[in-house]
Amino acid sequence: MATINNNLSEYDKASIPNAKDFRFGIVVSEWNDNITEGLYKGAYETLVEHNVLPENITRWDVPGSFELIYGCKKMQQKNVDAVIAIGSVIQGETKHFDFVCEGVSQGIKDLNVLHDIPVIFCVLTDNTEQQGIERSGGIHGNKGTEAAVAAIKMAVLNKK
Ligand SMILES: Nc1c(NC[C@H](O)[C@H](O)[C@H](O)CO)[nH]c(=O)[nH]c1=O
Ligand SMILES: CC(=O)[C@@H](O)COP(=O)(O)O
Repeated sequence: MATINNNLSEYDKASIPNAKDFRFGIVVSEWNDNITEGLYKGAYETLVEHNVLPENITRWDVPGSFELIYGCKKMQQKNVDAVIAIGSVIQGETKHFDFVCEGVSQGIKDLNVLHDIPVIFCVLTDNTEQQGIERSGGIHGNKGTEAAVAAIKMAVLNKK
């Protein structure tokens, strides 16, 4: 279902496990920070809403979405139960968008395969800045909220 028909911030809060004992790493790209900061806010607030202690949330910043791969790989080595990769890639004039998006998605997939700490893909890949604004706390909700919920669920699964 497309985001326009499925608000990213709407979910059954009662269905989410208590996350007070979990530790999370969040790696944030500095490109398009008007969007990535909104995604981070949504993710951070959602983790705290589900009882994650602020001191158990570690944030690192990287220059761009392509560097999320290396940053998340290093974060996986820290004492965390899940990692959230936050980025915003916006189509420009060239094919660079295609290579950044493909590289980041494949790289984060590889991290989930190669290491035993889940990495959540919270990277917007938008045609326009407005689409990113609408999905980082705008009319379509916040993909950061969605990512935090996924991170909690995957941290629980990793304990089974
Ligand atoms: N155009 C965008 C970029 N480009 C930069 C790359 O992510 C990378 O930092 C650079 O190629 C050096 O390795 N990054 C974004 O996150 N969003 C963009 O729209
Ligand atoms: C995703 C990008 O790297 C892109 O925004 C850069 O813009 P351009 O393709 O016009 O160089």
